[in-house]
Amino acid sequence: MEHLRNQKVTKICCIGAGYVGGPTCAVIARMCPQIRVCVVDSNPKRIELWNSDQLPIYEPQLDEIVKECRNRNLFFSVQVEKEISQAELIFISVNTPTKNFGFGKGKAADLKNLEHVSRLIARSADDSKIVVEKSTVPVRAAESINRILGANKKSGVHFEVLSNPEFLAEGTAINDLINPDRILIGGNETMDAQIAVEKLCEIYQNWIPNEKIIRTNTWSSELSKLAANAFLAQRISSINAISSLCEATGADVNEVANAIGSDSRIGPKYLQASIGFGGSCFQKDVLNLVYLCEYLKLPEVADYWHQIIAMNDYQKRRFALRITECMFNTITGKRIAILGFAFKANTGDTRESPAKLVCKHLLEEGAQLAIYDPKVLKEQIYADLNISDLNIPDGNKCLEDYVEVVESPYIASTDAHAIVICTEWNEFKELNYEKMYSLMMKPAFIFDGRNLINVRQLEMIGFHVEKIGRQSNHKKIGSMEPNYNR
Ligand SMILES: NC(=O)C1=CN([C@@H]2O[C@H](COP(=O)(O)OP(=O)(O)OC[C@H]3O[C@@H](n4cnc5c(N)ncnc54)[C@H](O)[C@@H]3O)[C@@H](O)[C@H]2O)C=CC1
Ligand SMILES: O=C(O)[C@H]1O[C@H](OP(=O)(O)OP(=O)(O)OC[C@H]2O[C@@H](n3ccc(=O)[nH]c3=O)[C@H](O)[C@@H]2O)[C@H](O)[C@@H](O)[C@@H]1O
Repeated sequence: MEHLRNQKVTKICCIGAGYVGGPTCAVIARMCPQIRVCVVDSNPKRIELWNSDQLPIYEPQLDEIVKECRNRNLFFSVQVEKEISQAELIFISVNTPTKNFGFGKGKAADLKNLEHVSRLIARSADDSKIVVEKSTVPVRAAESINRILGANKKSGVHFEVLSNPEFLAEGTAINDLINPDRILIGGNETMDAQIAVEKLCEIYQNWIPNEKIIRTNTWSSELSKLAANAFLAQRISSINAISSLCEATGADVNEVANAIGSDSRIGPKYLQASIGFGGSCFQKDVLNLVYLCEYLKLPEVADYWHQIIAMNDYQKRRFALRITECMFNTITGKRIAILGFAFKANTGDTRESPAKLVCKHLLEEGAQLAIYDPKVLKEQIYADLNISDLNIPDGNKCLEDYVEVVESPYIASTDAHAIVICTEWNEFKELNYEKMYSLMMKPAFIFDGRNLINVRQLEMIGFHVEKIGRQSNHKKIGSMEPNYNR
């Protein structure tokens, strides 16, 4: 890396034009006009969209940044080898999903993409490179990348592999990239590695104060990413566990969350009880951590972390069952309005969205669904609710016979017996619920999986309201169980 000691990085190549690669490179290009940033991908359609007016992902502010920098110092290309050979620093931002086959199936990370791009880098590099793991990888993945690069590199070429995990959250990606809590960079102790670390730091120092840049060894950095997601997911599963207790005792989970979150040692964030967490990473990364513990013969630790997933699955399932139970245990043929399909607000991403499980449960109970989401494409919803995965009672028709994707919540609620809120889109707080009530069948139910609405207001309108972490009205009607409220 001596050749880089006294010069700055001027050309970056990012492999993987997804939710991480795209926004990350757009922000680097915006903050570092002196650096040429090229994002490459093996999926030509995705690159085509990045070069169009219809970007493949939605993030607030992303559009304007891409339009400002694209073809100035930000490029999107399918010429992977060429861009690798020209860059001094390469980000690896490929997807690392959970394995669905073979050893470690259902828990271990599938690293085939990571291995493929490592070989590609070795084959394409005619001079030394800094290779940066931006993808979330198992601990010691950098060692494997190093071995592949070393075994396939051209003579005279040297690689330094760094860990630089990304902590952006979808829906706030641009803000998270411009104002991160921290930048984490892991590298070895060698001189070359420390030069590489400083070169990567120099890029971030164009807009991030040095005190926010944390330097660790490679393994600490890789494990910190898995641990960070596990801790965040744990908070959600913990407050969701408390929400079950609230529903059984008359406590209100929002009040409990506020009371405990006021303790500065706990803090108020990630205490919003919900239908359960979704997204492509929490479940994947916690399962990866579980697998790592099992592999390292730490079964008690594996079991500890696995409970996060078990609680999340329980939360999604019990919310779905509560809908059927409250509606007299029969929803066959009933139209149910589903508000929100994305795994969270401000994104069109449906990966691991809790809405999918809820919709599948309702369809298998014979309901007719009218689904509205402001950002998720109709094609995506139909692809996610693949009819061949469902056991619909008279399931010999096509999905469109059971699922209608509509353009507005009012169309969804017309002639509907119930409204089910699955995603915390802000617009669902401002809807004209009087109008929706007038359009619905009676009794009209609303199941709030995100605790967005005001119970009293809606009950005044005439709705039967059910919320996460608040005792069910259904339980109060003729319930024979002991009443803890005495
Ligand atoms: N989505 C998120 O909010 C965050 C994701 N991450 C991590 O970042 C990584 C990427 O995640 P996403 O961007 O969401 O994934 P994604 O699936 O949106 O994008 C990955 C891209 O890599 C491309 N790719 C895969 N193999 C390739 C290959 N061999 N050559 C060239 N391109 C290839 C795919 O075509 C795809 O476009 C994952 O490890 C994830 O855990 C980390 C922080 C946030
Ligand atoms: O590695 C990743 O992919 C990223 O995963 C999460 O980001 P993301 O999944 O995009 O979104 P979050 O805002 O964390 O929400 C995750 C899920 O938890 C749910 N959630 C969040 C917060 C809360 O209090 N309650 C709750 O149910 C959300 O609705 C969503 O379904 C982490 O927040 C990021 O730091 C991390 O980089």
